[in-house]
Amino acid sequence: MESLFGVCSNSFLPSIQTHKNSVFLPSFNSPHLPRIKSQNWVSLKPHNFPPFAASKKRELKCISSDERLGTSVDEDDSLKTGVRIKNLAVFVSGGGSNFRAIHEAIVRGEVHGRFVVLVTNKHDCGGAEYARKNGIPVIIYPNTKGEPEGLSSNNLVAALSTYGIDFILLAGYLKLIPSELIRAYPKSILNIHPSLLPAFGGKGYYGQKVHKAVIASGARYSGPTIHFVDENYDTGRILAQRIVPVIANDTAEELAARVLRQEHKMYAEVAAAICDERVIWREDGVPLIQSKANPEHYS
Ligand SMILES: Nc1nc2c(c(=O)[nH]1)N[C@@H](CN(C=O)c1ccc(C(=O)N[C@@H](CCC(=O)O)C(=O)O)cc1)CN2
Ligand SMILES: NCC(=O)N[C@@H]1O[C@H](COP(=O)([O-])[O-])[C@@H](O)[C@H]1O
Repeated sequence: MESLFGVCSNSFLPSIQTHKNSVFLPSFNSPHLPRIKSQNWVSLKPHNFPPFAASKKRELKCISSDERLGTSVDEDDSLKTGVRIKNLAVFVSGGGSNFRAIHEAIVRGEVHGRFVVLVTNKHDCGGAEYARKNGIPVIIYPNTKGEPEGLSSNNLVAALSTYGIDFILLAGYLKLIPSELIRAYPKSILNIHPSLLPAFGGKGYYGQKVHKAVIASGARYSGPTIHFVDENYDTGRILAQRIVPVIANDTAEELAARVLRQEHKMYAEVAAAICDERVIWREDGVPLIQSKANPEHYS
């Protein structure tokens, strides 16, 4: 049977003739295809339709990779589990490796979300370039001499309100998130920090500076922390941490690389949990993650 493959994604792909009669189509520019705003690969198969040669107008059934993986996404983006695919915003300042790791987990079908917008204070950073290549809109914040196109805090909140965002993920973003945005997205903004908070956090602690301080302290362990964002740097409720050993003669670069590998894994798992609505708040205000494998377990 002839089969068509396309990407229902924020990425805009040109039509590509692949092997016999298989064609990649831009999912939402083609007149024949329903618009599905998913970031999953889609297998578009002729669904009991006449052979292509016999019909000019071809209607196709759009089957997401989730369906191939045993879950299905229907028109309103709800999974078989009844949980809606979540709209994610990401904030970056540099290479965006955490952003890429989560995006790759989305494409693999492990995270039931989609990135709808990226915000950065550096219009030409690696994270912004990756977003543009994947058809994800880029917003500059804040407005500075170096970034005259940047938005003010109020205009940022207004701009983001048009994307139907469920969660905001900070991933190597180095500017203070304004209180206007925190009020607009309560318990919905997460940040990843490369040390075991509250140790080695706060103003002045970012990037390699964190790992240099850890090594200078003689600490035997470090590791990433994911926390909810409040008005101050790194003081929000901690959601997840991982332990990473500090080796006797570690350089800051070696420790940074070891921690970063765990960041990528942990942030993808936390993103999956928030999109699956598996984060709950204990009565004393502590957020917990419900295990996907064993729903009776929380961590
Ligand atoms: N309201 C909040 N905003 C941000 C938080 C937060 O917890 N609450 N987290 C940071 C990320 N971060 C640590 O995880 C962090 C980033 C930057 C700094 C810092 O000292 N920045 C310098 C400026 C650096 C630069 O412009 O290159 C500074 O403010 O002087 C500390 C911690 C993201 N935003
Ligand atoms: N205090 C904030 C901070 O230091 N964040 C750190 O910046 C790096 C960004 O990497 P990435 O841009 O490749 O994701 C990551 O290690 C992240 O934990």
